[in-house]
Amino acid sequence: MIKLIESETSVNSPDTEILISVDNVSKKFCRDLKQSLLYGLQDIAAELSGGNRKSDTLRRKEFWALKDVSFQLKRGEALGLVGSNGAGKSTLLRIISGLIKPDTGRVKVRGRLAPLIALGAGFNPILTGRENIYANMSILGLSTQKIEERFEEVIEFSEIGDAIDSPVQTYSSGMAARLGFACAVHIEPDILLIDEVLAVGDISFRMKCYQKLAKLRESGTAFILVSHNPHVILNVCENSIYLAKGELISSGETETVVCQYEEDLSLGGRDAPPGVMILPEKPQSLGVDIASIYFKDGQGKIIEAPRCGEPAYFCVECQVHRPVESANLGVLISTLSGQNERVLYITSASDHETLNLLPGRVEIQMQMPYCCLLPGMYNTKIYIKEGVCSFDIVESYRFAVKASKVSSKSLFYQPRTWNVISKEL
Ligand SMILES: Nc1ncnc2c1ncn2[C@@H]1O[C@H](COP(=O)(O)OP(=O)(O)OP(=O)(O)O)[C@@H](O)[C@H]1O
Repeated sequence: MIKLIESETSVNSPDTEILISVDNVSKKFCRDLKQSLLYGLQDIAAELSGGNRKSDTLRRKEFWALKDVSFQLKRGEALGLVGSNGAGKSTLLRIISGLIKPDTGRVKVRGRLAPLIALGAGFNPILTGRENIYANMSILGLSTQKIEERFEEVIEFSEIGDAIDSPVQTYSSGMAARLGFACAVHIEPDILLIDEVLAVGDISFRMKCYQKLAKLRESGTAFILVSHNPHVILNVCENSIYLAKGELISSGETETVVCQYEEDLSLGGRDAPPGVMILPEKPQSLGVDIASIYFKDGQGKIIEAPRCGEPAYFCVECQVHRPVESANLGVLISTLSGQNERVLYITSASDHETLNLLPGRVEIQMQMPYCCLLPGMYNTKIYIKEGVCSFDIVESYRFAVKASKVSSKSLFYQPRTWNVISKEL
């Protein structure tokens, strides 16, 4: 579970703030096991005979799991890693942690690294939790005295209770994850690699983990967090990278990167009709997940785009996992072209509406007697929360507003009716 990268892999950069530097890393795999073993033997033979193995070309049945990926991680930085299944996220973390070698490119790591990249990996299943804590922390170079000093804290943090003296093979996946996380954070690493392992804990434990991560960051720990849930990444990481089919599609501010990821996901949603955004199911729900977003016309029929000046319903379909008495839906609409100006910010709470959500599938409708937006393209950020507890966020629902008879070349649409009143003189 935890591995200390010694100083031979240290970054020789004058910028000591860079803890990880990944330069043009590529990794190929072979889907055929027999073929893969044969290639393995050929590569060993080539290395022993001093020959050059062709690392940069694909052989039969091979594919690139990672292709020319480069990025850096700085001290105290929280970097999100997003991408759909098979994008290469775990492969990248395994390369950084030294578990596998890249075929081309270089990875340099500076400082103590704690990879939390597989549930329970690194624990000896027949040893008790207590024995495993000692084993893991001493592999990381902590003296027996230091382990003893932190031992009670690790047990308390993991909330394992009496099970600490039972063999780890009797633990549930959630218990193993808790113990793994507790060990990793209590060695005070320079870098933490977290691959979805937080997905298995319950909500309160996850919150505790995020609080602990925030504290570690204050003291300089950097981490890379992999999650299929953009909401988690948005809350925790200011910068992110997005991988698709092994290639780095974008990197930078999390909001921008997540926008692109979500956009690609919704474009890839096979059954999504135009104007409808369907979100993938989340492996780690915080209670309410946004499932899809769309507009309906005044008759309740799903439409590709609302028309300026005509009635419409803005609909957010949610999967509700537990009853929520007063949910607050926020809708922030910006123009897509030009300056991305905010044109409308609506929340159900500011309208004094308490949305009562019962478990199951629900459709939250915001009824618009008239769509006041002018014809054009818009980007919408939608969130759902209760008080300060945030359930889900979608950064980039894009939609068009179509022109209609009532729209004009004005800055906004004014709903109106006309009358002529006869006056008696
Ligand atoms: N040892 C291996 N041998 C062959 N193929 C592999 C091996 N490890 C990973 N792959 C393949 O490499 C690709 C990238 O896998 P990886 O596990 O890195 O994806 P991921 O982004 O972590 O996916 P997920 O979100 O589902 O965990 C996938 O197509 C996977 O099947």
